Amino acid sequence: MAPAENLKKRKIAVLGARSVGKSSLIVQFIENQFVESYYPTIENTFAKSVKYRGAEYDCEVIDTAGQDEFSILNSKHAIGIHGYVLVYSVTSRASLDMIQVVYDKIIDFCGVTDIPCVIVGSKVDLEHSRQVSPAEGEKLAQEMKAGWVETSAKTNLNVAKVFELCLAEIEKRAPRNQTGEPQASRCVIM
Ligand SMILES: Nc1nc2c(ncn2[C@@H]2O[C@H](COP(=O)(O)OP(=O)(O)OP(=O)(O)O)[C@@H](O)[C@H]2O)c(=O)[nH]1
Repeated sequence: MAPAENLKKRKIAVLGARSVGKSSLIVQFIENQFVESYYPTIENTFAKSVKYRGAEYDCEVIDTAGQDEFSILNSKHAIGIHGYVLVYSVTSRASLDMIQVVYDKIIDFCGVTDIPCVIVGSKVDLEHSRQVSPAEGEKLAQEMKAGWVETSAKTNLNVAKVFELCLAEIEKRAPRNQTGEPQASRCVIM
């Protein structure tokens, strides 16, 4: 049995196509600021304590490099991860398509049928450049049995909600996660 304090540690990986606003979403959540300039991410880890349903969760948020159809899923982004935030930009249809690609790679890697996951449509402040309707984003999330929300890191719209929804998706599957260990990191001896 894992020590009680480990039960509230949650590792969340944020994935999606390049430049969709993954880092901006995380930096707004952790540091309450928005940076207009673009610096491609290699990898970054952030920590924040989040209160959800009266309990304090120690969240480790992993910011990843943008993915494309050819990138190989880094095992660090599958093993030991409790929940996923998959980000597309509402201004890019191609980035929505990338969600399915990344999702399938995680499912394949972990050998599971579904994962605790939130699909995020970012950059809603750029309404004039919208290419993906809310209904399309929500439909994809339903197919994946995932949470869904549209955000703006620029105006701080729904940013905290992303991580609350992710904790909700993780806790929904609580029987699997009661030991504090996500499914893909367990070893079963037959
Ligand atoms: N208008 C607007 N711009 C945004 C928003 N979020 C991010 N951006 C801009 O989009 C660009 C890319 O943002 P990043 O957060 O670096 O994107 P990323 O997904 O982390 O990029 P990679 O590290 O390459 O994968 C930056 O110029 C941001 O300022 C948003 O909510 N609204």
